[in-house]
Amino acid sequence: MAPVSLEDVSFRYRRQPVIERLNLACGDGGVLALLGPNGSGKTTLLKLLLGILEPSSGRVRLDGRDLRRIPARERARRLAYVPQVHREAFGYRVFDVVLMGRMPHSGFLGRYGVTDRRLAGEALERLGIGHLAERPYTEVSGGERQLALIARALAQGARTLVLDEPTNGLDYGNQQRLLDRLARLRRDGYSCIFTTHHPDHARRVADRVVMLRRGEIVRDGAPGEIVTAAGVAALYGLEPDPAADHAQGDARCFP
Ligand SMILES: Nc1ncnc2c1ncn2[C@@H]1O[C@H](COP(=O)(O)OP(=O)(O)OP(=O)(O)O)[C@@H](O)[C@H]1O
Repeated sequence: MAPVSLEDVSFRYRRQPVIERLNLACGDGGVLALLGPNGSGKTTLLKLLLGILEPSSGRVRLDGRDLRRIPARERARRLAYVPQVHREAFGYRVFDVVLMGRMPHSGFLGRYGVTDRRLAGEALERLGIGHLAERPYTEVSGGERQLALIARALAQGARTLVLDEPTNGLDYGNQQRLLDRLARLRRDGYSCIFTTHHPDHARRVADRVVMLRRGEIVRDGAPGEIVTAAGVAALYGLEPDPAADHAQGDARCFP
């Protein structure tokens, strides 16, 4: 587990302020979902947590240590980033994409050893995609690519996974399977932080939901308490539908 905290963090892209004096402690277990409208700063926040971006002011700590003082390889062994699915330009095998997760552990000249290959194979099996190992990454489906990227994060050895819209572009069945995988990782003791545009996904799998609006945390709490019709309507600037919470029991919270 890798507890990460943002302390009074502000961030701007050139002149545009995106995050203002934000405080957040996470990564210490369970699943945290980050919800917010387009452009509210979700991806920026993830990149700050990972040290991909540096705060304009304030501090990010990993296990109490200033993130900037922790070498990139060590950081990568604690925190793994699962980016949005993308097409690699080269036709690496799925296995090779997962093996890349071992880079922070690889020795001199970055050679992979037997243990690296074994761990990459185990990560593929754990995600249920061992049969895809030899297939070109460019030729598997979006859902399978997403699972391969999660397998890469597991191979990396990090116990805290940071996932940017992991269900984006997946069909309904693959979205549900992906959420099941997150729930299983949680049961196995991993900590997951993910962004989503689906309040239902947050409600289904998260222990904690953080709602972000214009770079500020507007709500932070248990999904059952804050991912309600009123909470979601306020976050996205919609008219609340008082019937929605009751329409389908606990399964849905908005139309
Ligand atoms: N590289 C960049 N340079 C300049 N501005 C950027 C850059 N990346 C993001 N922004 C701006 O920062 C703000 C927050 O963007 P960010 O991608 O963090 O939001 P988001 O909540 O993840 O959005 P979405 O849900 O649409 O993916 C937006 O106004 C965006 O236009």
